Amino acid sequence: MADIISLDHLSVTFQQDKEPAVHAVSDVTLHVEKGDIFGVVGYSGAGKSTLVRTINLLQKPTQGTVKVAGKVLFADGQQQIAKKDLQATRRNIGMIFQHFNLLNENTVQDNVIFALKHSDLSDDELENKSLKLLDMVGLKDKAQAYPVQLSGGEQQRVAIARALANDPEILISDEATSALDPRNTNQILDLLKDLNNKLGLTIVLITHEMDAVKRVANKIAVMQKGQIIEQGNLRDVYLRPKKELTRQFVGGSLAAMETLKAFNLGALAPNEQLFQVVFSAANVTKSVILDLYKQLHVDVSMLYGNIEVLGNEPVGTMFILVKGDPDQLNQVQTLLKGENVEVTKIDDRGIWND
Ligand SMILES: Nc1ncnc2c1ncn2[C@@H]1O[C@H](COP(=O)(O)OP(=O)(O)OP(=O)(O)O)[C@@H](O)[C@H]1O
Repeated sequence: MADIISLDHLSVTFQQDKEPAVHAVSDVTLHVEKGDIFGVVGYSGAGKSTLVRTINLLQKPTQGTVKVAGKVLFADGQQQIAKKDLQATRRNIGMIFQHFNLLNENTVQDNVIFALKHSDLSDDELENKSLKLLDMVGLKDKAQAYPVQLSGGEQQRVAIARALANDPEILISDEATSALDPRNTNQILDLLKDLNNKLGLTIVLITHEMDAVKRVANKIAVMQKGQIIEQGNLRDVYLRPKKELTRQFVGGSLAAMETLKAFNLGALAPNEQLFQVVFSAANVTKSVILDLYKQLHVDVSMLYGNIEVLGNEPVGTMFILVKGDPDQLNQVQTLLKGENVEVTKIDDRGIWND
């Protein structure tokens, strides 16, 4: 798939007189493909909001290139498109926020219509379009209610309907579930996933909650001190985090790490080898351990096993200790790879080395 958002070598520095410069974003390169749900995670102050605000030039970069839907918006230190074109591009990028930002004195329906005020739709068309959008987020029957009469989750649904009013290709969600309880959080995330499927909507999801990313994203970038320290497919980064901060976010794998720490790698005998085995629990139904035993006649003990749901896919992770002669150990990876299982040798250089 082609990139719909390309940020290349992007930096944002805030300089207020006499204060030291704040390098909110430093040399970040991030490419989002059409149809991605791209999670950007990091602690508060990491630079996530500043980074995504450059996508529609709400924040002008200090350096770097911003390209959205085939148009270069910013390069060589300056804006590259006319003001009018920038407005059109901004309409192609919906945004939702933690605090919904609804107009409390307007009805739900008028909040949605507000986003269409520049359009040349007739009153009837505005009425129909706004109801269609509210229907899409499951709130058609609340069209005449006021935001204060709605729950947090419902208010965020209105904000989503409003963000989609101009039929954008991209939706930026900046901590949109951070103020919601777990049930509402999951419902909003599922709605975003649904919109991604049905409309092909590309979503950039900024959050400090790894669970949100795990539930819906296919790609992830981890930010720390203005930099992206790790990025890639969710499954790869989640299951084999390379940086310490990523490991902290990937809480699910921490149990595995702790288990392995307790196991003294230095004490492995010459005829022993540790492997990390990762597989789609939906596709791989036979026992990997039994198969190794039957086909290679090696001894296999499982040190850790777990199944996580990533996106919609149940993904199994195991750490297995295999005992055999060098020839047998060499065949373990070949055999498992042939069975659609990803296998990584773990040696005394470290658990997470590929
Ligand atoms: N307009 C500004 N002027 C000066 N400094 C700023 C400005 N906006 C952001 N910063 C600083 O840039 C850094 C990154 O902030 P940013 O809001 O992008 O982080 P974040 O990861 O989104 O955190 P949070 O989730 O708390 O919003 C912080 O140190 C922040 O104080």
